[in-house]
Amino acid sequence: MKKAIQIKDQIYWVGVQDFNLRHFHGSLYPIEEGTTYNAYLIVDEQVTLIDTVEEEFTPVLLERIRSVIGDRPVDNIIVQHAEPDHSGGFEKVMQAYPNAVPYASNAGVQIMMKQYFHDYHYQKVKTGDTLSTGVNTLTFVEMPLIHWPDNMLTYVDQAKILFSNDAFGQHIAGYELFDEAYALNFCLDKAKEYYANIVMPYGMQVANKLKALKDMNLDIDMIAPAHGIIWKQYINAIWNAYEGFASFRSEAKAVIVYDSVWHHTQMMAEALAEGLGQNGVKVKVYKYSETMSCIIMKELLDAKAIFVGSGCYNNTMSSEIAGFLDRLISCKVKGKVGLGFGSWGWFNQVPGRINDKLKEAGITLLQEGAAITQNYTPSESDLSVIEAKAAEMAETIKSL
Ligand SMILES: Cc1cc2nc3c(=O)[nH]c(=O)nc-3n(C[C@H](O)[C@H](O)[C@H](O)COP(=O)(O)O)c2cc1C
Repeated sequence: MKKAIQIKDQIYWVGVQDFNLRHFHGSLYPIEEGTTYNAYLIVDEQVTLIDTVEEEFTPVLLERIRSVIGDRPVDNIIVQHAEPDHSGGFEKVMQAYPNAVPYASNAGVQIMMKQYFHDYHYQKVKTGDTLSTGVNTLTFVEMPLIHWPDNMLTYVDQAKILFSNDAFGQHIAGYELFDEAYALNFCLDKAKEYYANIVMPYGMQVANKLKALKDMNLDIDMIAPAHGIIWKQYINAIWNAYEGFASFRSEAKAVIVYDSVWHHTQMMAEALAEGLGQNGVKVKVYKYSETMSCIIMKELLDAKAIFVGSGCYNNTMSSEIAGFLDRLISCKVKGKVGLGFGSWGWFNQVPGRINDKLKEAGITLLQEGAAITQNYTPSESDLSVIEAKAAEMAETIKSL
């Protein structure tokens, strides 16, 4: 039997672990060890459910709810986010508790109607609106575009818990619900990966919301997101990390991403790495087609420089690199420099096109935009030239 786990007086975790999930949000975000869909139950004079779970797991959610309240009904359902990993179970929960009142942001109601086609007499709430459930008062705070238009979070004053939905989430799946079960760096790394893959394009909204929340002077004992562990011991650290993520706080690090059939572009990538790495820039080198893209996105977040390379194939770059560059454009990165590179046979246009895409992504080109190109196989002396250029660029990167 699936049981709830109490996290504070009157407050229970009633979510599910999806241990087998390997692709979060389709192919966008490959993950290693599954995730959780966290739903929470506040058992007060009224019973309130915060979020639901992916539809297929709804029976587990209902079982955990009943393990606490038995035959008592759920009175309120807070729909913090309409995306199906949080709202997929909503209709089945409404069938189980037909008198429950659902609360959502204005945008949330619109999206729920578009997805489930039925008006459940939603109560629209906006920032500052409250709901008293007895001893506890819930305060709603909209956080549009972190990462959909409808996201909101809920602060419960009595329990001092910020139910943060997708903000502060990470993919850690287990029965140890609190951060203290894991090392700080592990938790921050997982949160960084989640932010980089899901939230990165919305840095401005995150920075503004963090400031607004600070101005509210909330007394916070726990931050309970919709995925992964609940922050308790490491609240200051994750808050500070989020401020860094949102402002693209970076270090003297270069991410080199490439694709290569006959290893020529790979040899160039390795020469770049040598010149940068030997001159004080931390380097991360990835052959895109053989790397989980989530790792590249994570490393990119706090890198000062990005180098993107591809051989030329039928007059164009590798389709994986083209896809990566389009994703980079969507990320609205700030304060980064970069350069394209690659090997070609009879059409030397690909590295220049990579540069165009990098510019479109808001990245300032190094070396006055002169992409590094190579006709077929780089010789030892070609590689030395690339290393020397990389050494020069290392100085620029370190000076930023
Ligand atoms: C399937 C295929 C198609 C190619 N098409 C072109 C082309 O259209 N224009 C060109 O300049 N070179 C073309 N080449 C040659 C490569 O660009 C060249 O071999 C380059 O050195 C490959 O770099 P890599 O080893 O990093 O993949 C092609 C190579 C392959 C494998």
